[in-house]
Amino acid sequence: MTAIIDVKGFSKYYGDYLAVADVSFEVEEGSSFAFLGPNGAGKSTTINTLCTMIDKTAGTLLIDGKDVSKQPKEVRKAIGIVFQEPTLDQKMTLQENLVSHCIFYGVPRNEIDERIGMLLNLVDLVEWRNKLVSTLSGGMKRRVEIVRALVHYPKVLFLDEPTTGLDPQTRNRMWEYIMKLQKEKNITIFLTTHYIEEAEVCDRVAIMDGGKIVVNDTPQALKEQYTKTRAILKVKNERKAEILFLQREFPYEKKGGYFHLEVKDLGKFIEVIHSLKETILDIEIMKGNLNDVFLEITGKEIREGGDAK
Ligand SMILES: Nc1ncnc2c1ncn2[C@@H]1O[C@H](COP(=O)(O)OP(=O)(O)OP(=O)(O)O)[C@@H](O)[C@H]1O
Repeated sequence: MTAIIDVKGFSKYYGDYLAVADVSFEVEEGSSFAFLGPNGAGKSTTINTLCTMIDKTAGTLLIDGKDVSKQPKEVRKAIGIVFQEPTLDQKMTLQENLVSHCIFYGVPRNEIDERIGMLLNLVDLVEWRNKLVSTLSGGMKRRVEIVRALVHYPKVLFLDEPTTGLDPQTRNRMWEYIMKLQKEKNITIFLTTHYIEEAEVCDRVAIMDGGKIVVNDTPQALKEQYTKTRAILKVKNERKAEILFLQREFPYEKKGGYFHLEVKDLGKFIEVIHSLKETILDIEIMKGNLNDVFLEITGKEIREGGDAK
């Protein structure tokens, strides 16, 4: 793998307080990486250091082979950032906002218009090009922020809770745009989010807690390792089901007319279901999700639209 982000032995003290403790990780070029953690875990400290906004205490942080402490200008050219707080100038048009960003980043003048047009087209905003930013909806402004973060053709896009505060429909569309841009431009996505479904679709998920990265793996591997599959079922003949569960060693609980059980061995569970097929009234099998992984690891829940508490 080619590591576009390469962090080794990164630590950060604020005075005497160790906020990030000897953290190492890599992010593969062209992949999407979700960075999760409860409040105070050290996520912002890590992202702000990678984005050259604060300096490390120890370690080496490289983006596209460039050292964030020693080559901050080169690193800034290699990254795009979309933060939660909107930073577009409301009194300027989309075009004016984007052109001033291009000039700041040294995009060749003869390429500016074409790049802006192409990216606005990807996020369905071409016809808004010469409108004032203040006339756009919240979701549209966030799309313009993504265009702005990409118009200097960065290799890594940092998205810090990019969809917080947007309605579910707009969130889904935003995410479609981000994925499309990622594929077309082979951009690496580094995402923080409180929406578990956004982390689920990333190639890898790292969970930080207490200044350390506790796990870093694919969502599938994390779910396999840290969650349980559960089933609930309702049957006509409860006695028959109880006998079968005891015989086949399925510990169960009965709540509100439903049997609740853990499915450790799927093959064995399917056999049980098969034996009960005449009597089953209702059944649901639930796999653990990343929220369960997060809860298992940190003892806290990622709350939708809010901070993990
Ligand atoms: N400038 C600062 N001075 C002193 N302590 C700080 C400073 N910035 C952060 N901290 C502390 O460092 C720890 C890590 O903070 P950080 O903001 O990186 O966490 P986080 O995971 O981003 O949390 P959140 O989700 O709340 O933003 C916290 O205990 C925080 O109080």
